[in-house]
Amino acid sequence: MTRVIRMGTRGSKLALAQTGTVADALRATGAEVEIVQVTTPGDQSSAPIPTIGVGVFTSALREALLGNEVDVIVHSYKDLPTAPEPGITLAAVPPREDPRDALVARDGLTLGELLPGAKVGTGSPRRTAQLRALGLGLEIVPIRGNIDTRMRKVSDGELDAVVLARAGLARIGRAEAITETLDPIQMLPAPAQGALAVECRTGDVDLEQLLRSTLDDEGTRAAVTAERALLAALEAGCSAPVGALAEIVEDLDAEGKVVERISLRGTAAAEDGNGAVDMVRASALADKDQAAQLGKDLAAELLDLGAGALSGPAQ
Ligand SMILES: NCc1[nH]cc(CCC(=O)O)c1CC(=O)O
Repeated sequence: MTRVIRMGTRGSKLALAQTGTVADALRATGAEVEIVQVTTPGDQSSAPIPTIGVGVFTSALREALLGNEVDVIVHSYKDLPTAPEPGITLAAVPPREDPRDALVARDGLTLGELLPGAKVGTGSPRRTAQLRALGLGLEIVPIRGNIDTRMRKVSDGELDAVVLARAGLARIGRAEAITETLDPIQMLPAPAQGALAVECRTGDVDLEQLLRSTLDDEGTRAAVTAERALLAALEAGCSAPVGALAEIVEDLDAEGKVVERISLRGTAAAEDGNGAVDMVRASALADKDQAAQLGKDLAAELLDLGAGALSGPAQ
């Protein structure tokens, strides 16, 4: 008897696209896959994310998984709380999309071409803090809603620009609207941005094995492990102003042999002494099997630089 794999997903365009990619990869192995839509409180509320909590998009999906209504769920990895969920296993982390943030501005404008007072929409405290730190005099306007809703505020003329994840735009086929991809030196993405997390029930071993062998990418897993370890050590949720980007890079070992290592950059909000919010930044390099320790160490360095004081979800 062949088993039908039930995949639970939210109904948003992004969620359907992400689940669809994983479904296609599974079908290519000969598996039979069925898509089941699950509605989450996050889809029904238009309140700012920091007030409704980081797990708002993920907990209903996880309940459906634990309740045996579905067998596999796919999350935007950056939306997952850092604490592991009992009974649920992270079966696979597929190859990551471009993790960078992107500007979608009117008239093809780039960040540097926006004038002081220009209205830039974002609901993310991380993007807000980093935009402010650039000192461009931009007016940051809090917004929410799905990707299309946010982009419409630019085409309607209500905003001059919005900042969104490049990966989300690419997944729903709107990457052509991007007017500038932001350099991580100016704008570090959210930890795990652009990556997916594929979960199944703990103990569903055959399925876990199929998901891992079909989808998992070792380099992405190492990078995301470092970024999330940094986030966890700063005890901040996804809405807190913390940015991190890990990359697998080539380096030379003591004998001059080329080895792969992991490079991590991080940023977090700190108080500048006058009560204003500032961003502190740090970077470090480690062996690829030291990803979690690298994240912890870099978090400690950011804390030494004054990070943390303001990095609660209420920011
Ligand atoms: N918090 C919303 C969210 N969760 C995942 C993505 C995009 C895809 C990704 O970052 O992996 C987005 C939209 C955005 O930040 O622009």
